[in-house]
Amino acid sequence: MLLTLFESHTHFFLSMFQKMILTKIISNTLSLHKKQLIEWLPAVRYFSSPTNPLVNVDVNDKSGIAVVTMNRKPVNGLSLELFEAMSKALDDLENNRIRGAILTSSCPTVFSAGLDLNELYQPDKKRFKAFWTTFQDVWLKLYGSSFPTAAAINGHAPAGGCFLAISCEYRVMCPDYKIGLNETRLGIIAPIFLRASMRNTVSNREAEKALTLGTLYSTEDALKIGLIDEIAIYKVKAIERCENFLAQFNNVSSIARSFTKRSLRQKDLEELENCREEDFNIFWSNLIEPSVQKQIGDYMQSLKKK
Ligand SMILES: CCCCCCCCC/C=C/C(=O)SCCNC(=O)CCNC(=O)[C@H](O)C(C)(C)COP(=O)(O)OP(=O)(O)OC[C@H]1O[C@@H](n2cnc3c(N)ncnc32)[C@H](O)[C@@H]1OP(=O)(O)O
Repeated sequence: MLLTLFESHTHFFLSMFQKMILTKIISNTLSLHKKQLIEWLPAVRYFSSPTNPLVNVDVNDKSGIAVVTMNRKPVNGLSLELFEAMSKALDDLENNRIRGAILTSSCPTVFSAGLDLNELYQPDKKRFKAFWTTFQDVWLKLYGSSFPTAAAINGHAPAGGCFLAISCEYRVMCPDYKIGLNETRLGIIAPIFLRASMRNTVSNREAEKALTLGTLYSTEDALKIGLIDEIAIYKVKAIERCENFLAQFNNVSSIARSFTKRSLRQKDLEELENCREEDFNIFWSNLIEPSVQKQIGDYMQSLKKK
Protein backbone atom coordinates (compact mmCIF):
# COMPACT_ATOMS: atom_id res chain seq x y z
CA MET A 1 0.00 0.00 0.00
CA LEU A 2 2.75 2.39 1.01
CA LEU A 3 4.84 1.52 -2.01
CA THR A 4 1.91 1.90 -4.39
CA LEU A 5 1.33 5.40 -3.09
CA PHE A 6 4.99 6.25 -3.50
CA GLU A 7 4.86 5.06 -7.11
CA SER A 8 1.84 7.12 -7.98
CA HIS A 9 3.25 10.32 -6.50
CA THR A 10 6.87 10.36 -7.44
CA HIS A 11 8.00 10.86 -10.99
CA PHE A 12 11.28 9.06 -10.66
CA PHE A 13 12.05 5.42 -10.40
CA LEU A 14 13.17 3.90 -7.14
CA SER A 15 14.07 0.26 -6.89
CA MET A 16 12.16 -1.82 -4.37
CA PHE A 17 15.22 -1.93 -2.20
CA GLN A 18 15.74 1.85 -2.26
CA LYS A 19 12.10 2.39 -1.34
CA MET A 20 12.34 0.07 1.62
CA ILE A 21 15.48 1.83 2.86
CA LEU A 22 13.89 5.27 2.39
CA THR A 23 10.74 4.23 4.25
CA LYS A 24 12.79 2.78 7.06
CA ILE A 25 14.96 5.89 7.44
CA ILE A 26 11.99 8.28 7.51
CA SER A 27 10.02 6.03 9.79
CA ASN A 28 12.89 5.60 12.20
CA THR A 29 13.78 9.28 12.22
CA LEU A 30 10.42 10.33 13.51
CA SER A 31 9.46 7.10 15.29
CA LEU A 32 6.30 6.80 13.25
CA HIS A 33 4.11 3.90 12.38
CA LYS A 34 3.64 3.13 8.71
CA LYS A 35 -0.01 4.12 8.92
CA GLN A 36 0.98 7.66 9.87
CA LEU A 37 3.60 7.70 7.14
CA ILE A 38 0.97 6.89 4.53
CA GLU A 39 -1.16 9.76 5.80
CA TRP A 40 1.61 12.22 5.01
CA LEU A 41 2.07 11.37 1.38
CA PRO A 42 1.42 14.16 -1.14
CA ALA A 43 -1.92 15.43 -2.40
CA VAL A 44 -3.66 12.93 -4.64
CA ARG A 45 -7.34 13.70 -4.79
CA TYR A 46 -9.60 16.58 -3.94
CA PHE A 47 -13.13 16.65 -2.79
CA SER A 48 -16.06 18.85 -2.08
CA SER A 49 -16.92 18.53 1.57
CA PRO A 50 -20.60 18.16 2.42
CA THR A 51 -21.77 21.49 3.73
CA ASN A 52 -21.65 21.78 7.50
CA PRO A 53 -23.54 24.82 8.80
CA LEU A 54 -20.71 25.68 11.23
CA VAL A 55 -17.64 25.04 9.09
CA ASN A 56 -17.65 25.32 5.33
CA VAL A 57 -14.86 23.63 3.38
CA ASP A 58 -14.32 24.70 -0.19
CA VAL A 59 -11.54 22.95 -2.11
CA ASN A 60 -10.21 24.49 -5.32
CA ASP A 61 -9.85 21.58 -7.74
CA LYS A 62 -7.02 23.24 -9.65
CA SER A 63 -4.80 24.37 -6.79
CA GLY A 64 -5.82 21.71 -4.27
CA ILE A 65 -6.13 24.43 -1.64
CA ALA A 66 -9.06 24.31 0.79
CA VAL A 67 -10.66 27.42 2.24
CA VAL A 68 -12.08 26.49 5.64
CA THR A 69 -14.62 29.07 6.79
CA MET A 70 -15.89 29.24 10.36
CA ASN A 71 -19.54 30.17 10.30
CA ARG A 72 -21.01 30.60 13.76
CA LYS A 73 -22.61 34.01 13.98
CA PRO A 74 -22.29 36.53 15.42
CA VAL A 75 -18.61 36.14 16.45
CA ASN A 76 -17.50 32.52 15.82
CA GLY A 77 -17.55 31.79 19.53
CA LEU A 78 -15.76 28.45 19.83
CA SER A 79 -18.41 26.12 21.23
CA LEU A 80 -18.29 22.33 21.53
CA GLU A 81 -20.29 22.05 18.30
CA LEU A 82 -17.97 24.38 16.38
CA PHE A 83 -14.91 22.47 17.61
CA GLU A 84 -16.55 19.17 16.62
CA ALA A 85 -17.23 20.52 13.13
CA MET A 86 -13.64 21.78 12.84
CA SER A 87 -12.23 18.49 14.06
CA LYS A 88 -14.26 16.60 11.45
CA ALA A 89 -13.25 19.04 8.70
CA LEU A 90 -9.56 18.63 9.60
CA ASP A 91 -9.94 14.84 9.44
CA ASP A 92 -11.55 15.10 6.00
CA LEU A 93 -8.76 17.37 4.76
CA GLU A 94 -6.10 15.04 6.11
CA ASN A 95 -7.73 11.98 4.53
CA ASN A 96 -8.12 13.69 1.16
CA ARG A 97 -4.55 14.95 1.00
CA ILE A 98 -5.16 18.52 -0.03
CA ARG A 99 -2.23 20.80 -0.88
CA GLY A 100 -2.95 23.39 1.77
CA ALA A 101 -5.69 24.98 3.87
CA ILE A 102 -6.67 28.56 4.62
CA LEU A 103 -8.67 29.24 7.76
CA THR A 104 -11.01 32.23 7.68
CA SER A 105 -14.37 33.50 8.93
CA SER A 106 -17.77 34.33 7.46
CA CYS A 107 -18.37 37.02 10.14
CA PRO A 108 -17.71 40.41 8.57
CA THR A 109 -15.58 41.92 11.37
CA VAL A 110 -14.61 38.98 13.58
CA PHE A 111 -12.27 36.09 12.75
CA SER A 112 -13.17 34.43 16.06
CA ALA A 113 -13.98 35.87 19.50
CA GLY A 114 -12.26 32.86 21.07
CA LEU A 115 -13.81 30.28 23.33
CA ASP A 116 -17.54 30.68 23.69
CA LEU A 117 -17.80 32.23 27.14
CA ASN A 118 -21.02 30.29 27.70
CA GLU A 119 -18.89 27.13 27.75
CA LEU A 120 -16.69 28.63 30.48
CA TYR A 121 -19.40 30.15 32.67
CA GLN A 122 -21.13 27.86 35.19
CA PRO A 123 -19.99 24.82 33.22
CA ASP A 124 -21.41 21.32 33.40
CA LYS A 125 -18.42 19.06 33.95
CA LYS A 126 -19.44 16.34 31.48
CA ARG A 127 -20.07 18.76 28.64
CA PHE A 128 -17.01 20.76 29.55
CA LYS A 129 -14.81 17.67 29.41
CA ALA A 130 -16.07 16.95 25.88
CA PHE A 131 -15.54 20.61 24.98
CA TRP A 132 -11.97 20.71 26.28
CA THR A 133 -11.03 17.35 24.77
CA THR A 134 -12.32 18.45 21.36
CA PHE A 135 -10.43 21.74 21.73
CA GLN A 136 -7.25 19.70 22.33
CA ASP A 137 -8.08 17.51 19.29
CA VAL A 138 -8.50 20.55 17.06
CA TRP A 139 -5.14 21.95 18.13
CA LEU A 140 -3.35 18.62 17.66
CA LYS A 141 -4.88 18.26 14.18
CA LEU A 142 -4.33 21.86 13.08
CA TYR A 143 -0.86 22.40 14.55
CA GLY A 144 0.27 18.93 13.50
CA SER A 145 -1.42 18.80 10.07
CA SER A 146 0.53 17.16 7.25
CA PHE A 147 -0.62 19.90 4.84
CA PRO A 148 0.54 23.53 5.06
CA THR A 149 -1.85 26.00 6.68
CA ALA A 150 -2.48 29.74 6.65
CA ALA A 151 -4.98 32.04 8.33
CA ALA A 152 -6.77 34.87 6.52
CA ILE A 153 -7.66 36.93 9.60
CA ASN A 154 -10.51 39.07 8.35
CA GLY A 155 -11.53 40.49 11.72
CA HIS A 156 -10.81 40.57 15.45
CA ALA A 157 -8.96 37.54 16.80
CA PRO A 158 -8.78 37.68 20.60
CA ALA A 159 -7.80 34.70 22.79
CA GLY A 160 -8.89 31.43 21.16
CA GLY A 161 -9.24 33.31 17.83
CA CYS A 162 -5.58 34.29 17.98
CA PHE A 163 -4.75 30.79 19.09
CA LEU A 164 -6.28 29.24 15.97
CA ALA A 165 -4.38 31.70 13.78
CA ILE A 166 -1.00 31.02 15.42
CA SER A 167 -1.52 27.29 15.09
CA CYS A 168 -1.31 27.85 11.32
CA GLU A 169 2.01 28.41 9.55
CA TYR A 170 1.27 31.83 8.04
CA ARG A 171 -1.02 34.74 8.88
CA VAL A 172 -2.42 37.56 6.76
CA MET A 173 -4.61 40.07 8.62
CA CYS A 174 -6.90 42.90 7.54
CA PRO A 175 -6.29 46.38 9.04
CA ASP A 176 -7.99 47.97 12.06
CA TYR A 177 -8.62 44.81 14.08
CA LYS A 178 -7.21 43.40 17.31
CA ILE A 179 -5.38 40.14 17.88
CA GLY A 180 -3.76 38.64 20.96
CA LEU A 181 -3.97 36.28 23.88
CA ASN A 182 -5.87 38.18 26.56
CA GLU A 183 -6.57 35.19 28.85
CA THR A 184 -4.82 36.65 31.90
CA ARG A 185 -7.15 39.67 31.70
CA LEU A 186 -10.00 37.22 32.30
CA GLY A 187 -8.13 35.65 35.20
CA ILE A 188 -7.51 32.44 33.30
CA ILE A 189 -4.21 30.68 32.70
CA ALA A 190 -3.04 30.02 29.16
CA PRO A 191 -2.92 26.23 28.70
CA ILE A 192 0.25 24.42 27.70
CA PHE A 193 -0.60 24.05 24.00
CA LEU A 194 -1.48 27.71 23.62
CA ARG A 195 1.91 28.72 25.00
CA ALA A 196 3.62 26.36 22.52
CA SER A 197 1.88 27.96 19.52
CA MET A 198 2.80 31.45 20.71
CA ARG A 199 6.46 30.61 21.30
CA ASN A 200 6.57 29.07 17.83
CA THR A 201 5.36 32.36 16.33
CA VAL A 202 7.08 35.21 18.17
CA SER A 203 10.26 35.33 20.25
CA ASN A 204 10.19 33.81 23.70
CA ARG A 205 10.53 37.30 25.17
CA GLU A 206 7.55 38.64 23.17
CA ALA A 207 5.51 35.52 24.01
CA GLU A 208 6.13 35.99 27.72
CA LYS A 209 5.21 39.68 27.58
CA ALA A 210 2.14 39.09 25.43
CA LEU A 211 0.83 36.23 27.57
CA THR A 212 1.47 37.75 30.99
CA LEU A 213 0.10 41.18 30.06
CA GLY A 214 -2.76 39.72 28.01
CA THR A 215 -2.07 42.28 25.28
CA LEU A 216 -4.40 42.73 22.33
CA TYR A 217 -2.36 44.11 19.41
CA SER A 218 -3.53 46.25 16.52
CA THR A 219 -2.93 44.74 13.08
CA GLU A 220 0.06 47.06 12.60
CA ASP A 221 1.63 46.21 15.98
CA ALA A 222 1.01 42.51 15.41
CA LEU A 223 3.04 42.78 12.21
CA LYS A 224 5.86 44.53 14.08
CA ILE A 225 6.29 41.71 16.61
CA GLY A 226 5.84 38.96 14.00
CA LEU A 227 2.48 37.77 15.31
CA ILE A 228 1.21 38.11 11.74
CA ASP A 229 3.19 37.92 8.49
CA GLU A 230 1.35 40.36 6.21
CA ILE A 231 -1.44 42.92 6.09
CA ALA A 232 -4.06 42.78 3.31
CA ILE A 233 -6.74 45.38 2.81
CA TYR A 234 -9.73 43.01 2.30
CA LYS A 235 -10.61 39.41 3.06
CA VAL A 236 -10.36 38.45 -0.63
CA LYS A 237 -6.84 39.91 -0.76
CA ALA A 238 -5.93 38.15 2.49
CA ILE A 239 -7.01 34.82 0.99
CA GLU A 240 -5.01 35.60 -2.16
CA ARG A 241 -1.89 36.32 -0.10
CA CYS A 242 -2.38 33.05 1.80
CA GLU A 243 -2.74 31.21 -1.53
CA ASN A 244 0.52 32.76 -2.69
CA PHE A 245 2.25 31.56 0.45
CA LEU A 246 0.87 28.03 0.01
CA ALA A 247 1.69 27.99 -3.73
CA GLN A 248 5.40 28.26 -2.84
CA PHE A 249 5.22 24.66 -1.67
CA ASN A 250 4.45 23.49 -5.21
CA ASN A 251 8.21 23.53 -5.77
CA VAL A 252 8.99 21.58 -2.60
CA SER A 253 8.74 17.84 -2.06
CA SER A 254 5.53 17.17 -0.10
CA ILE A 255 7.16 14.40 1.87
CA ALA A 256 10.21 16.47 2.81
CA ARG A 257 7.99 19.45 3.71
CA SER A 258 5.51 17.57 5.88
CA PHE A 259 8.19 15.60 7.72
CA THR A 260 10.22 18.72 8.37
CA LYS A 261 7.13 20.52 9.75
CA ARG A 262 6.25 17.53 11.88
CA SER A 263 9.76 17.17 13.27
CA LEU A 264 9.83 20.88 14.22
CA ARG A 265 6.44 20.61 15.99
CA GLN A 266 6.74 17.09 17.35
CA LYS A 267 7.95 18.09 20.81
CA ASP A 268 5.02 20.49 21.36
CA LEU A 269 2.50 17.92 20.12
CA GLU A 270 3.91 15.17 22.32
CA GLU A 271 3.91 17.49 25.31
CA LEU A 272 0.13 17.75 25.10
CA GLU A 273 -0.43 14.14 23.98
CA ASN A 274 1.32 13.02 27.16
CA CYS A 275 -0.69 15.17 29.55
CA ARG A 276 -4.18 15.62 28.10
CA GLU A 277 -5.95 14.52 31.27
CA GLU A 278 -3.68 16.62 33.48
CA ASP A 279 -4.19 19.63 31.19
CA PHE A 280 -7.95 19.22 31.60
CA ASN A 281 -7.70 18.85 35.38
CA ILE A 282 -5.56 21.99 35.77
CA PHE A 283 -7.88 23.94 33.52
CA TRP A 284 -11.03 22.68 35.24
CA SER A 285 -9.86 23.35 38.80
CA ASN A 286 -8.84 26.89 37.85
CA LEU A 287 -12.04 27.52 35.90
CA ILE A 288 -14.43 26.58 38.73
CA GLU A 289 -12.68 28.86 41.24
CA PRO A 290 -15.43 31.26 42.44
CA SER A 291 -13.22 34.28 41.70
CA VAL A 292 -12.59 33.10 38.11
CA GLN A 293 -16.31 32.39 37.61
CA LYS A 294 -17.17 35.86 38.88
CA GLN A 295 -14.62 37.45 36.56
CA ILE A 296 -15.99 35.56 33.55
CA GLY A 297 -19.60 36.39 34.53
CA ASP A 298 -18.78 40.10 34.92
CA TYR A 299 -16.94 40.07 31.61
CA MET A 300 -19.93 38.53 29.82
CA GLN A 301 -22.19 41.20 31.32
CA SER A 302 -19.82 43.95 30.17
CA LEU A 303 -19.90 42.58 26.62
CA LYS A 304 -23.72 42.53 26.65
CA LYS A 305 -23.99 46.10 28.00
CA LYS A 306 -21.90 47.51 25.14
C1 LIG B 1 -6.65 27.14 33.35
C2 LIG B 1 -7.96 27.68 33.56
C3 LIG B 1 -8.69 28.20 32.40
C4 LIG B 1 -7.89 28.27 31.18
C5 LIG B 1 -8.68 28.76 30.03
C6 LIG B 1 -7.84 28.66 28.90
C7 LIG B 1 -8.48 29.30 27.80
C8 LIG B 1 -7.88 28.90 26.59
C9 LIG B 1 -7.62 29.98 25.77
C10 LIG B 1 -8.79 30.69 25.26
C11 LIG B 1 -9.59 31.51 26.02
C12 LIG B 1 -10.68 32.24 25.36
O1 LIG B 1 -10.83 32.23 24.18
S1 LIG B 1 -11.74 33.09 26.36
C13 LIG B 1 -12.71 34.11 25.33
C14 LIG B 1 -12.04 35.43 25.26
N1 LIG B 1 -12.73 36.28 24.27
C15 LIG B 1 -12.72 37.55 24.34
O2 LIG B 1 -12.23 38.17 25.27
C16 LIG B 1 -13.47 38.26 23.26
C17 LIG B 1 -14.70 38.92 23.74
N2 LIG B 1 -15.40 39.60 22.62
C18 LIG B 1 -15.01 40.78 22.15
O3 LIG B 1 -13.99 41.37 22.56
C19 LIG B 1 -15.88 41.37 21.10
O4 LIG B 1 -17.11 40.67 21.11
C20 LIG B 1 -15.27 41.30 19.66
C21 LIG B 1 -14.79 39.89 19.32
C22 LIG B 1 -14.09 42.27 19.55
C23 LIG B 1 -16.37 41.70 18.65
O5 LIG B 1 -16.93 42.92 18.98
P1 LIG B 1 -18.30 43.36 18.31
O6 LIG B 1 -18.57 44.78 18.77
O7 LIG B 1 -18.25 43.11 16.86
O8 LIG B 1 -19.42 42.37 18.87
P2 LIG B 1 -20.05 42.34 20.32
O9 LIG B 1 -21.25 43.25 20.31
O10 LIG B 1 -19.03 42.57 21.37
O11 LIG B 1 -20.52 40.84 20.42
C24 LIG B 1 -21.63 40.34 19.73
C25 LIG B 1 -22.32 39.30 20.60
O12 LIG B 1 -21.44 38.21 20.79
C26 LIG B 1 -21.22 37.98 22.18
N3 LIG B 1 -19.84 37.54 22.38
C27 LIG B 1 -18.70 38.16 22.09
N4 LIG B 1 -17.65 37.43 22.39
C28 LIG B 1 -18.12 36.26 22.88
C29 LIG B 1 -17.51 35.05 23.37
N5 LIG B 1 -16.18 34.88 23.39
N6 LIG B 1 -18.31 34.07 23.79
C30 LIG B 1 -19.65 34.21 23.78
N7 LIG B 1 -20.28 35.31 23.32
C31 LIG B 1 -19.53 36.32 22.88
C32 LIG B 1 -21.50 39.35 22.83
O13 LIG B 1 -21.84 39.19 24.18
C33 LIG B 1 -22.64 39.82 21.99
O14 LIG B 1 -23.82 39.15 22.43
P3 LIG B 1 -25.24 39.85 22.42
O15 LIG B 1 -25.10 41.18 23.14
O16 LIG B 1 -26.13 38.88 23.14
O17 LIG B 1 -25.57 40.00 20.96
